[in-house]
Amino acid sequence: MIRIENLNKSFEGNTVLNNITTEFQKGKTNLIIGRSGSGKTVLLKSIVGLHEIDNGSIYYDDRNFTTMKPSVRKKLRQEMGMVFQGGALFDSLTVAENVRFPLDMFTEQTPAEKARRVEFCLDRVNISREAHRLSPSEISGGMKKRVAIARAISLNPKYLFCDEPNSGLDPETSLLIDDLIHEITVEFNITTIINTHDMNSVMEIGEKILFISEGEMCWEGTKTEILYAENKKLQEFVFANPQYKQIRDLRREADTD
Ligand SMILES: Nc1ncnc2c1ncn2[C@@H]1O[C@H](COP(=O)(O)OP(=O)(O)OP(=O)(O)O)[C@@H](O)[C@H]1O
Repeated sequence: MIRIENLNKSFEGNTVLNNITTEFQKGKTNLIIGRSGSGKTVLLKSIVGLHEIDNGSIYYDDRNFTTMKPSVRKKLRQEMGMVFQGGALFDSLTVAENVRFPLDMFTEQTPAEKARRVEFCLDRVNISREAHRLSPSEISGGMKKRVAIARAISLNPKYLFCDEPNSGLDPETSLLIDDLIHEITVEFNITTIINTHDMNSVMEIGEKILFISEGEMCWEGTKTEILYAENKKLQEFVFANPQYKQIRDLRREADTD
């Protein structure tokens, strides 16, 4: 579980996040949504400690991340897996070496143990054995995301952060990646937080959705609650697209039958 209390963040006097208080549950896919520039990335980076916050608190389970000594923070970072936009894989390494990288950096495992863990993670995300030897530049966008997820889970994280995991993917591949992130979250009981623009993700895996508007928390709820939400800003954002408005209306009708 990750809990945020009264978080504020500004850059040179410009407030970007204003008094955010929320909680992200373990074993659930928690989504942060909002317009471009609303503060999603700054929030995610603040949670993982890539931005220092102005004030407020961030708790990882019962551990106060904000007041933690740098050495303790560094250790906690090893419990975090991250899937960045674009995958952030090294083209100079093979797919398998990319997944082994965190194990080389942070563990004392033997080469055989590392090889077993790499195979487990790549098998888990359905990357074929033949692809283990390829470079990330030789595989598709969807496969790159899978490899990035495999690398993110290599250290068996308690917390998983994904910044726009579907960017650049076609809708079908996006659904597969969403399903994979959701399955892994449940299977390994991870607290997962995902920044997304993708309304398909909201409708499919939004077990908790936090909607931010201009740096303020505007609404939170589940993928079912969003269908009935009265919040005007949220409705304008999510249901501006006629396709989603139609889905909402159909689901509402089905619920009343
Ligand atoms: N390092 C920084 N210095 C100054 N301002 C910043 C910095 N990073 C972000 N901002 C500002 O914070 C605001 C929120 O940006 P952020 O990247 O969090 O938006 P976002 O919701 O993630 O947008 P997008 O969906 O386009 O990625 C923007 O106005 C941005 O210009």
